[in-house]
Amino acid sequence: MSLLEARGVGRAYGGRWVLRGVDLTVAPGERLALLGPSGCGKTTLLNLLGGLDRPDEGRVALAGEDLGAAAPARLAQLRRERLGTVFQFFHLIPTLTARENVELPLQLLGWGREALEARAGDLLEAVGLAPRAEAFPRELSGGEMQRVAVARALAGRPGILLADEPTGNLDSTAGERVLALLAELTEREGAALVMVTHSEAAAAACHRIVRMKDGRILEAGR
Ligand SMILES: Nc1ncnc2c1ncn2[C@@H]1O[C@H](COP(=O)(O)OP(=O)(O)OP(=O)(O)O)[C@@H](O)[C@H]1O
Repeated sequence: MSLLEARGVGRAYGGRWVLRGVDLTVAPGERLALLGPSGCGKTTLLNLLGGLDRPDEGRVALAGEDLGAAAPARLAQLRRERLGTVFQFFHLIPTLTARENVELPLQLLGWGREALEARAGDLLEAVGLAPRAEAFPRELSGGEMQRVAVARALAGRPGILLADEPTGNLDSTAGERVLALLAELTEREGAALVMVTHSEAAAAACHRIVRMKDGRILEAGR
């Protein structure tokens, strides 16, 4: 069974199709880059894949379950258990420390205190931020905030990580470090990665590049 699958997916805004006839399958552990000009529908597709939005035609299935048909509570549960997300602007919770940001999804999943602390500690170590665990987001650089976001996204052992321009707001050195971590940690954790990007360097860190134009997939090369 594929991990995540889009079949004939379309989305329209105000009567205009911004995505049409999209077929895409993500295999376990696969790293996939979504590339294409501004406005071609990459974020729209990523939001559909992540169940943040529902398609107007076609279907998106996560671990075999139709996201468009899932009730809101079931959808929230599926997202919590199976998906991690990384955004361009980090979206950390400003009133929580780095450690607490990483622990939060585990609390929502009902992990016990000891397991949760061990897991968060391990991930902060893996992203090189163990010494900054008690810092608040405002005390961290953009690259550091994004590394916290990567640790948080992987905390609950999701099968798949969805990342929307994760290096788009970082300088090239910080961006390269985040990319390397995304590749290394998804590999270590056995998670797949779907990454929207404008960067060919980011795409090169992936197994597969999917190029989009005008709401359609042009090619899905290896
Ligand atoms: N909520 C919305 N309401 C109306 N139109 C929208 C909405 N979201 C996206 N669009 C339109 O859909 C099209 C695709 O947008 P999308 O953000 O998916 O593109 P993108 O490829 O991610 O672009 P970028 O690389 O600039 O982030 C664009 O024409 C955009 O203006």
